[in-house]
Amino acid sequence: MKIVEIREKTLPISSSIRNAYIDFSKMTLSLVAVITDVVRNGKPVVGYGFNSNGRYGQGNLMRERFIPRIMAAKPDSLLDDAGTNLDPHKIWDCMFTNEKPGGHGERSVAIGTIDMAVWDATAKIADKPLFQLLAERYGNGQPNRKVFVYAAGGYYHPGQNLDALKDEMRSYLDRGYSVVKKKIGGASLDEDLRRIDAVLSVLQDGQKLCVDANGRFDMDTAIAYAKALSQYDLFWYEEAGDPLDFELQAMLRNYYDKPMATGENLFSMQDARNLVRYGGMRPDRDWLQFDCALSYGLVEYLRTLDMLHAHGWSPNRCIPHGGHQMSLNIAAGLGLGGNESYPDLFQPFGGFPDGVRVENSYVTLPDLPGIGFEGKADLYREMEALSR
Ligand SMILES: O=C([O-])CC(=O)C(=O)O
Ligand SMILES: [Mg+2]
Repeated sequence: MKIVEIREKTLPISSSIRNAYIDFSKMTLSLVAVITDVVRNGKPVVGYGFNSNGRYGQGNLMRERFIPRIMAAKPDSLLDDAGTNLDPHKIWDCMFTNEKPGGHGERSVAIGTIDMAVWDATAKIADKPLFQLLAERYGNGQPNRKVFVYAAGGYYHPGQNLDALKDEMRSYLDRGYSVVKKKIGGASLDEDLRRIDAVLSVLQDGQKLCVDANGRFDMDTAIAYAKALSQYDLFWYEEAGDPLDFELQAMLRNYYDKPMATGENLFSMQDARNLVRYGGMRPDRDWLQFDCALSYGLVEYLRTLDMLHAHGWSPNRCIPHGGHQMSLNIAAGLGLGGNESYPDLFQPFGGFPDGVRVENSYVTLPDLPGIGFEGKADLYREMEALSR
């Protein structure tokens, strides 16, 4: 068996929203199809992947370096020892040939996106949901198909007033979420506090709010927000300062003793390890948001989970960024604490298979081979169009 072709395409996921750092008016992503010569139900097995919002399409890197390396490799060198399935670890090593360490940049997004498609194909060839395969290979054998999800939104929309923000949040609660997220740092502290008060006014007992500064703040601003946010009982205070400013993150714990979250813009095990070593994050309350689709894929995420284990962190402190089904599978297979979800954004990417409902902020993953993209009709239409 072998990979016969890898296709990629850049697609728009643009919208008029902005966070504290960027707007999404020109946002794109890469969609990838890994086409194999394995036939199931009369059709070749195809694995699909895409990168999360925020880093744009990565077609050039894929076309110039990573796809040619895979296609030039001896097909048998990319298979497991039995020769009956792809080996995602060997394919990852092949993509990383002649790449120097460090300076991870966005090569990690290109590799992570192809890696997602490789895992989808691998699980389909094994004829299992990816969460099942992961639990058997790397977990305790028993997936937990019920996964915590929270609704990310609360962006700065042109012309959205506080009533419209409340309506947006109510609509997430009505759809079964009990944790919601809104942006901060794209307005003055006073205005952000008014926005927070507005959202809190629609939350009932047991429902909570996360706030996300998208790395906007310098030390003084991060501390001023920490002090002001301490009056609330927030689910978390996310990405206050620059993603690589571990000293800022470590300092903040002196001003904010409630949960904080960060890590979505750390793109390697080594960068994640630096956060854990130097960022003052607390394994008893803080959250880690590394997103495999942006950070060299699941092969690398497995290394990150091993690193976390060695540093006394449970996988259940990880709630990845990105809102895609890949992280849902990792959560169900390997015991992560949950996954992000964008109920109204970046569609048709992300989200859940059709018919999956959110109840008390949990979803239950259905029994679909691979990552489960075939269960989401609008997404699968885009995927099939690429592989046809
Ligand atoms: O607005 C973004 O770039 C996405 C983000 O930070 C998140 O989902 O946490
Ligand atoms: Mg974020």
